[in-house]
Amino acid sequence: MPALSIHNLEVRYPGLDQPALALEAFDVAAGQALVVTGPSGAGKTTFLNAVTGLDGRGKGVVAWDGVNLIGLSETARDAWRARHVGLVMQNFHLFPGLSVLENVLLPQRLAHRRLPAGLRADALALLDRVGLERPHQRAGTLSRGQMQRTAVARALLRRPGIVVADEPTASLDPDAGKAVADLLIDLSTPLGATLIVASHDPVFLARLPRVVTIRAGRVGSA
Ligand SMILES: Nc1ncnc2c1ncn2[C@@H]1O[C@H](COP(=O)(O)OP(=O)(O)OP(=O)(O)O)[C@@H](O)[C@H]1O
Repeated sequence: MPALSIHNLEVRYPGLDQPALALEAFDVAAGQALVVTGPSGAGKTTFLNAVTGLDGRGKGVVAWDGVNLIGLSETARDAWRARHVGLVMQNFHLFPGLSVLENVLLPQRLAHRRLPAGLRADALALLDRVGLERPHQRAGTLSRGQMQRTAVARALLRRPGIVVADEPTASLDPDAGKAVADLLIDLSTPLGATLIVASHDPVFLARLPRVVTIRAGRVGSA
């Protein structure tokens, strides 16, 4: 599983005097699970965007097993992310007109001309595991908790080495949020994945072994 090593990272946005993120040295061991927390505007999303290569604008080193995302083109970052990262976002990013199963398979349909053998069966098994009993239901008709379960299944289908989630339970009611948080941890752990979650959710804060607090773009341990 990939380990993360950040050195002298600075991310600036136009119009801000101070960097939105400034990290001299920050490491995540292979297979470690951590929650990133901190006040609104502190830089949590900026951090996740840097470590997933969604945003390559920073200066410095954001290296996963020696691959510095900052030095890569957007196309190369996209390809690296598709291979290594399972992403879960606050607002699900599902296609409402597609079925649950098709949403889970869509990234693989886009990445391969033919769906790799066994993937459909894997997706169905994963949907069963996350408690979605109607794989052919249109995603637009799901409850919000079910939508996020679908997104979790989509993120984990290819057994990524890195799982990153940005406020995955923030738009869910407490019961649905707890179920999603538990699922994300319970399904990532057996993969041995390096897990990074930005959240204030007490489930993540209680269950993940490392808590990192970002304040005004700087990191400390809570
Ligand atoms: N594209 C951008 N252009 C200009 N400023 C930005 C941009 N994106 C983020 N910022 C600013 O950078 C700072 C950090 O933003 P970021 O979204 O990383 O915070 P956050 O901790 O994720 O906040 P929240 O918890 O509210 O989502 C904020 O001051 C924000 O206004």
